[in-house]
Amino acid sequence: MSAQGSAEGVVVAIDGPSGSGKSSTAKGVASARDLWYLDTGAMYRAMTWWMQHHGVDADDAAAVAEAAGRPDISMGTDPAAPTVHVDGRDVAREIRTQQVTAGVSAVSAVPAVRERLVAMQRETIALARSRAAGIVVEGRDITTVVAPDAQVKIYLTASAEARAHRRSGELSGSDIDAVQADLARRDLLDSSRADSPLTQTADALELETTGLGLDEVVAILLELTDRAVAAAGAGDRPGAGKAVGEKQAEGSAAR
Ligand SMILES: Nc1ncnc2c1ncn2[C@@H]1O[C@H](COP(=O)(O)OP(=O)(O)OP(=O)(O)O)[C@@H](O)[C@H]1O
Ligand SMILES: Nc1ccn([C@H]2C[C@H](O)[C@@H](COP(=O)(O)O)O2)c(=O)n1
Repeated sequence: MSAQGSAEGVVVAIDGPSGSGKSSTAKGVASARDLWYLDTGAMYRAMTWWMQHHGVDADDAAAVAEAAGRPDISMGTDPAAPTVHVDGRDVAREIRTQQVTAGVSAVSAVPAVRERLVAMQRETIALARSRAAGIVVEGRDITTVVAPDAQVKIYLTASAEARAHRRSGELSGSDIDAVQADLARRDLLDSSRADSPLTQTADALELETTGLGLDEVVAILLELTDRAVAAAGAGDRPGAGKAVGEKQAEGSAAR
């Protein structure tokens, strides 16, 4: 069944550990159904990049908390070309460096950081819905904290070995054991922090993807999304009937 053009206001929330396929799957679903896409991990990375760029020690929680309100972070939500800007600078590549990856779990554990970014994420979801658009949001606390009322809630997993293999395929010359150790380190930090840890709620569907290709995972989520859209019916979504988002939206989201 195709819901192309009729998925106004649907929210698809995806959580899971590092390398489980959240970003690739979310982009595939959003592109196929003309939905917005929000990579919340990129927002925590952008915050971390700013801290490091301004000499704030990522492990100094008090200093990070004090500076958390300063970076101007702007996310592009087009799944075909998602963008990340900090203070007007395109940081899409810089936020993927090993230095940022090493610091991001510490920065994202600071409550002031989460408070600010969760508020931005909710604003982006509200903006999408006010423009009669649906949105796919992925991260660690989307099903639990950011959008617990999402119509589709997925917890994506894959074995540690599969995730390390997938990741090392992206990093030329990488040592698979080192990649797996880094994923395990981040998973532990992200699932053991006090504030909004990575957890699976009872109402999120666990999708174990170790033996599945990306196309198969996207197909499963498309079916779930289409079912949720059909179940919601046509007339009861906030913002239905308004214009779908222009290329550049106000606030944190650029489409
Ligand atoms: N089902 C799949 N089968 C094979 N490879 C996959 C699958 N899903 C994703 N991949 C690949 O695994 C790698 C990691 O995927 P992706 O970046 O989407 O994961 P992620 O959960 O968003 O990771 P992170 O949380 O670290 O950002 C990518 O190279 C992607 O193409
Ligand atoms: N909703 C989120 C999303 C991400 N984080 C933190 C934890 C991750 O290690 C880091 C980077 O995310 P990735 O780019 O690997 O998806 O950001 C979080 O705390 N909450």
